[in-house]
Amino acid sequence: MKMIVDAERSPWPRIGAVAGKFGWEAPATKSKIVTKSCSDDLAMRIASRLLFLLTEEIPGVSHIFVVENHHSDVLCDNGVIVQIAENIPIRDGWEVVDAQGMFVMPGGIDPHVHLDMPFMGTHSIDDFESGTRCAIAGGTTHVIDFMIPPRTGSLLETYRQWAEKSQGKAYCDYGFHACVTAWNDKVAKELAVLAREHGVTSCKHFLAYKGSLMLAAPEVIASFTLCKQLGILPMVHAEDGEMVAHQQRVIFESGIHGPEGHPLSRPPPMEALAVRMSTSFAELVNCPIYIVHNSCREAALEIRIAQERGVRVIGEVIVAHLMRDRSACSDPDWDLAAAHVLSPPLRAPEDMQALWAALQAGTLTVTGSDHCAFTRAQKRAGKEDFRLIPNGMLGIEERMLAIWERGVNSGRISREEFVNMTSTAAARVFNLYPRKGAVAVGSDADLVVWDPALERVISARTHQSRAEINPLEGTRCLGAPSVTIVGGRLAYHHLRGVLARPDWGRYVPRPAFGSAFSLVPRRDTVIQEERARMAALRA
Ligand SMILES: NC(=O)NCCC(=O)O
Ligand SMILES: [Zn+2]
Ligand SMILES: [Zn+2]
Repeated sequence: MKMIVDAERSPWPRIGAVAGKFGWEAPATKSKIVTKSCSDDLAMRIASRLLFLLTEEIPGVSHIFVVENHHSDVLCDNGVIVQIAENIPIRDGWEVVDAQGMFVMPGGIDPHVHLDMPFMGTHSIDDFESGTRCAIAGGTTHVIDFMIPPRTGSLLETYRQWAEKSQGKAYCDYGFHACVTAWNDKVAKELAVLAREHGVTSCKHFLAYKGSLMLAAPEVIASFTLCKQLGILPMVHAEDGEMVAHQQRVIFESGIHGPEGHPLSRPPPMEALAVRMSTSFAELVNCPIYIVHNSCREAALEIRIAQERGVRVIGEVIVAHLMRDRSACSDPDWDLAAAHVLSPPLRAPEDMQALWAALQAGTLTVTGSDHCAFTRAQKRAGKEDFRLIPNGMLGIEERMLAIWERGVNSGRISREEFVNMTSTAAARVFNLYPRKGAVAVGSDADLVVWDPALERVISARTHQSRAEINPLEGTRCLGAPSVTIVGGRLAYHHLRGVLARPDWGRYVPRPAFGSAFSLVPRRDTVIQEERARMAALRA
């Protein structure tokens, strides 16, 4: 079936990662000159190396080119974009989506979700089915979920479980991050198999959650070292677990037992310290690093400092920390307060401002949801003790709506930056680009037709999540997905609801050595040369 997204008469520019199109074409032409006498095989490799250089992510620099007033049709066939041109003649049997007055963008990529995740004695309530329904209703067409093994468990067994949980149950494409929750030879071997055979090329390390997921410093360094060899992007949940455990006791023993104790027990310095530690490990090993869910000014500052030292730090921010402050944890309604318990916790209003500023400045470049929803009953496990409230807040469906409303409509970020921070940046960082994150010929036909005039009010009455409470209840968003297209098929329509089936989503393996690794070999050489110089001085 062919689908055409028709923006022919649109007064709006077609925005999106048009850079993807130029990115392919420019280096390919150049590389042909460079490699005239080489075999085709070598020419291909050089072409892709040049592409790397041209599309490299540099914090603070936007790579999105906008073709202003460009009115184009986008023709999708067999799940991919096959033509972008003006006035493509429409043939019988083609399905036409009228995008007049709207923006055609690459579907959102949410690189941080927890679906059916075993955690704190229970499982998060949204699984691949309801979680990816949330995704497409919110304009997101790709999610990356964290496979969390038990401390003594096998990474490969966990992969098999995740494959079973997701296969035939996802409304949009998806991938997995590994998680290292213990360090030994078996874990190291399995990490290599995950990367080489299953395309799992990113891996999270927890500095928090003492007694369950937390790793010690030498384990983190050992894992980073292997990740570097394998081209796996190391990720970190940066909170100092020892300090958190201490402060939780202090707050609980002071008589504070409710959800308001949660933010009090994990203040910003604990996060900043862990960010400093993680970026220092990355500098030591000379590998890139991705810090998930940065929640406060101090964490963003630490990232900036490391970036200025030359460490390739990619900073993520999640919708909860951009939209809500810690006062929500003191709500007199216990259930509502508990729905806002996540880690790192909600912060002061000034921290929210600082996170927006860090996004504007390019210190933080990727947005996720950290979707990890629980029911009222699940959260009530911590009724007498905030330390037992399952940590997590929803956000897959709300992420793009909220960022458009508070970011674009408020004048904080441009529409092009919106596309970058909700889709293209994640595609680049997690080596999905330009298959994902781009409106370009050859890219997957995962698109969102965004209507800037469509109003949506976030509510638990209408959301796709199984959670009974939506912490963003009542938020009015001007600008919403009119249509979401998954693999060239109409997956969601704002009036008709979810139209996709739960077997449309496919697992997408990701190659190792994404663009974040581009500087690693050269820097290794520079480090070696510096060491040799120092040694020579002594000799
Ligand atoms: N963020 C959170 O509170 N729950 C999900 C697990 C994690 O990302 O730390
Ligand atoms: Zn985390
Ligand atoms: Zn998370």
